Amino acid sequence: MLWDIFCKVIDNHGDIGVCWRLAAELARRGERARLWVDAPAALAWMAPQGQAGVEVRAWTAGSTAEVVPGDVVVEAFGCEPGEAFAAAIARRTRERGRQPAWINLEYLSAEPWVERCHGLPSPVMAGPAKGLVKRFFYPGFTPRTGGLIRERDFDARQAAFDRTAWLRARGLPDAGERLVSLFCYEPPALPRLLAQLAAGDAPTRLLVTAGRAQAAVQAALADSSGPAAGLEGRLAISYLPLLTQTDYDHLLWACDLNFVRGEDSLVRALWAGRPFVWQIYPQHDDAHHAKLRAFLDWLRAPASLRAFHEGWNGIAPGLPAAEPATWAAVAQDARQRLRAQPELVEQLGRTALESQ
Ligand SMILES: Cc1cn([C@H]2C[C@H](O)[C@@H](COP(=O)(O)OP(=O)(O)O[C@H]3O[C@@H](C)[C@H](O)[C@@H](O)[C@H]3O)O2)c(=O)[nH]c1=O
Repeated sequence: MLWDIFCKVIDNHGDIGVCWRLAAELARRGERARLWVDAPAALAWMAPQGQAGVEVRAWTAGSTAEVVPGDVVVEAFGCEPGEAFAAAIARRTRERGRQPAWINLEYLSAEPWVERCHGLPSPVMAGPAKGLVKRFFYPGFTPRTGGLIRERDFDARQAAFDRTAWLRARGLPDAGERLVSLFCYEPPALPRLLAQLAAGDAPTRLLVTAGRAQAAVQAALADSSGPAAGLEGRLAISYLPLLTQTDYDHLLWACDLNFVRGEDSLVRALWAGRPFVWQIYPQHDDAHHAKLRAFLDWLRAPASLRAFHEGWNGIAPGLPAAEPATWAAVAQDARQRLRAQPELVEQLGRTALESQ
């Protein structure tokens, strides 16, 4: 089938990250995908290798004119493909006597309403495609949701991963230090985390991802009145370049504790099966508090992990001690439960076939 996937980059890297991952995996499974994206720049570092079967198209005003829609249209995170493309969908429907599958791929949440909304039809009420039907597709953590993307070659890749060789190739020391990866926004508790790592008895190296995480760490270290003042030099820190998506997985597999954020890196941390801490994407109305609680409930997070998340996400003051040894079993249990459920690409494919 030919898939048209529409992606509007709001901010950060999650929108394009999820859409690329989906398009690339569809193509590896024999599908063809056109990825329409308004700001494709991040793909240059995220996926420089490209993927046979995926055509990246700049999504600008007028760029979809004259295009015949494919068999499946995916609007990621509610971005609408626009009037011209909607008219083309309606035209194709008239010509072929059935509409293409039209799917709204939503954001990830563990909240209970997701199970109720997953798969619901959404009739188009106005515009050139009036009368056609879209379908809501919700990723999620339970069997009654759309699941999470996991590539078919994931296990083979993880089994073949050579940590020592990877660290060496990246120019990172492999000196028996505890490795902690950091991908975050600007968590208020970051200076406390740095102080905690510096005070711990196990030698620890912090592997800081490029961009906002790096800027936040440098700001915390430079703040002469904060808890991380004077720690420069006492903390082993490596600042990483922007990694490809594939290499970001390697980072998660190499570390003993992973700090992740947003949506896609959380999923990757879950598949990695290592202890992790999540900084949820903050929303103005604090809607993310309930979202975080729902996730921690699903995760069966013990009190120490809940308290740490509350501190890390600025919901409670302070930051309790990290307990990765306690959290390892939680991460492994979560991965096992998820692996017993159908993953997202398979389910999306089924929904696409059923909705045409
Ligand atoms: C640090 C790093 C990340 N990545 C990838 C992994 C992911 O695909 C992507 C990061 O996406 P996320 O983990 O989702 O975090 P994010 O904060 O960048 O994206 C967020 O964007 C907001 C607009 C959404 O509302 C959020 O839900 C979330 O998706 O970047 C690399 O490829 N290389 C890197 O070096």
